[in-house]
Amino acid sequence: MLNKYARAFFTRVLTPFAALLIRLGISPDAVTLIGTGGVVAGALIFYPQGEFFWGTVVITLFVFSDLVDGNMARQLGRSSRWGAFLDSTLDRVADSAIFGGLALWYAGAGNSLTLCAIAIFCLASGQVVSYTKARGEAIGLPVAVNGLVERAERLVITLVACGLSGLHTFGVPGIETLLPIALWIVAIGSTVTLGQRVVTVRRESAEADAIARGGNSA
Ligand SMILES: CCCCCCCC/C=C\CCCCCCCC(=O)OC[C@H](COP(=O)(O)O[C@@H]1[C@H](O)[C@H](OP(=O)(O)O)[C@@H](O)[C@H](O)[C@H]1O)OC(=O)CCCCCCC/C=C\CCCCCCCC
Ligand SMILES: Nc1ccn([C@@H]2O[C@H](COP(=O)(O)O)[C@@H](O)[C@H]2O)c(=O)n1
Ligand SMILES: [Mg+2]
Ligand SMILES: [Mg+2]
Repeated sequence: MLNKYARAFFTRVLTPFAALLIRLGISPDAVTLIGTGGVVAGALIFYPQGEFFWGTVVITLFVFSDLVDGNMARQLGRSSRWGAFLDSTLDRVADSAIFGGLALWYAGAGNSLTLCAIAIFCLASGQVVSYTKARGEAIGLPVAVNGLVERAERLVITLVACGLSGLHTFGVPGIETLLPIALWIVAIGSTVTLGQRVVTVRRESAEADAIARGGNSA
């Protein structure tokens, strides 16, 4: 949903910045790599220590590179298969660091094996949700469904909750409960999304196989 409705807005807002980076001679691939590096560093340095506010500030500064790199490639007329591969592959790395950092916190000083398990579930289910689309498309299906909780939703729900939970360090009482709630929402939402995508791929592959069999017997 965010991908559908918020992307146009962010494209408008980020286009001048993307144009500036192009004028400075920076490539889309460099933005993809530096952005991912920043997200990974922010997540793995701050989150395992329970520094949710500053971790989220650092991650937020870098995560928008994922919208800037494609914007730059399009402005340059240089959108490429390699760029699409690099972008999607490094998305998986960034997501692993965010949920891995949260799992490390709960496995250590955060002291909750249940929430550690939920964070790991969010990590794994998010990767599988993305894989369903990539694999379905690789076998020639349209995979005409995005589902309830896409990557943008997973990130926004988690990062908003992390940033707000971090205000606990500054004395805001009770706000840290937002993060566990967000993790449960992402875990359940990702499971529903996985179901939606699997059902769609099952239907599309049955239709494609029926057409192929009909074509062969004719
Ligand atoms: C006092 C308060 C303290 C608060 C501290 C700071 C809080 C900041 C909080 C949040 C900011 C969150 C910003 C997150 C932005 C994420 C943007 C982003 O990177 O989206 C990426 C997404 C996908 O792009 P791609 O096409 O490159 O990716 C494809 C996709 O990932 C597929 O995944 P799948 O869906 O299948 O799982 C893959 O299959 C495919 O491989 C991959 O290529 O881009 C978009 O979706 C575009 C829309 C972005 C919408 C961003 C909305 C940000 C909205 C609100 C931020 C509001 C913050 C308000 C904080 C308020 C707190 C009080
Ligand atoms: N280094 C890159 C990154 C991206 N692309 C192209 O942009 C598409 C993704 O667009 P986003 O707005 O979601 O970033 C991607 O599929 C590529 O076509 C690129 O060429 N090089
Ligand atoms: Mg991108
Ligand atoms: Mg991306």
